[in-house]
Amino acid sequence: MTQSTRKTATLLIDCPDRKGLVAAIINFLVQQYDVNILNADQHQDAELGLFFMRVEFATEAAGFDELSFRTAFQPLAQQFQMNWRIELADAPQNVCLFVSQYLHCLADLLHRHQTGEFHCNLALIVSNHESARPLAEFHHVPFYYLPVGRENKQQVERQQLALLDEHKIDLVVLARYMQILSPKFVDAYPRRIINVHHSFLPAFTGAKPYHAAFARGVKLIGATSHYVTAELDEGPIIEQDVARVSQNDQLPSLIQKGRDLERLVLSRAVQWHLDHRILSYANKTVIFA
Ligand SMILES: Nc1nc2c(c(=O)[nH]1)N[C@@H](CN(C=O)c1ccc(C(=O)N[C@@H](CCC(=O)O)C(=O)O)cc1)CN2
Repeated sequence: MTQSTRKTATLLIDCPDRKGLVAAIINFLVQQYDVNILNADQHQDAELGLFFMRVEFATEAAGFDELSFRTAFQPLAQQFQMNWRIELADAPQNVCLFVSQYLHCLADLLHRHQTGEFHCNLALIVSNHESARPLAEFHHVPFYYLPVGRENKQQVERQQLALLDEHKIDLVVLARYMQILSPKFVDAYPRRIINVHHSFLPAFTGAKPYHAAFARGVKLIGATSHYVTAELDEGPIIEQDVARVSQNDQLPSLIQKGRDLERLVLSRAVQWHLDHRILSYANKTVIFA
């Protein structure tokens, strides 16, 4: 397959489970587009009777594009009551990073992008604090300082949404952004806002989970990345990790250990989202990592 006309794409499907689904999907791809299957993975949720599949493929078929694929695949999708999407690998996603006063996750994401780990366009950084400006300038990413207070929260969100629209943002990443987003904001980017919460959810929701965990005398701390929904810290979990703590850990060392976890779980979530490895359903996710 010559590189010039070769296109790669990812097909993501969920539908009621039944026999013959894998064969029907693969046969369609081979017969319609003479594909080379690069990666295929599937999962069944026995309790809900659901089937999930992710197929990464390459094709040299003339006229292969998103619209022609949608038209051709729709009859099969209808036959099996599929929810599905096709993601072409040609255009990098536009990503906006939101941050408040703690910069460790932002710094990690910027470094991973700079070293080529993230294949995306880091279009802008938005913050309600000035502290991230030097880091944004070092990485040559446009920085917008929009201070938020109770009295101007709605107006600031309008400005934020206008910036996201102007930059044609595909994904918003809350890298320790400490403002609760309104339902209006969240509805504008369904399953396209990723947050890192600094606890092992559902434990210790809210603004100060490390303080609550320390007061509780936990022996494990955690971090969770999740899609953002209107319900605070309730969105579909994407990744979690934990670390041991003991009576020798006062609050500062507990927070420091937690920061390493936050960086890990957030970067995994961003990478998996950019690679179209996450399927979300019933407030859960299937991760094809
Ligand atoms: N709609 C949602 N917005 C946000 C979510 C979410 O799940 N749904 N996650 C938070 C992040 N977060 C914990 O991870 C969090 C951030 C902020 C607060 C909070 O109480 N903020 C106060 C202001 C605090 C301050 O000014 O320092 C507030 O917004 O009134 C709780 C949890 C990001 N947004």
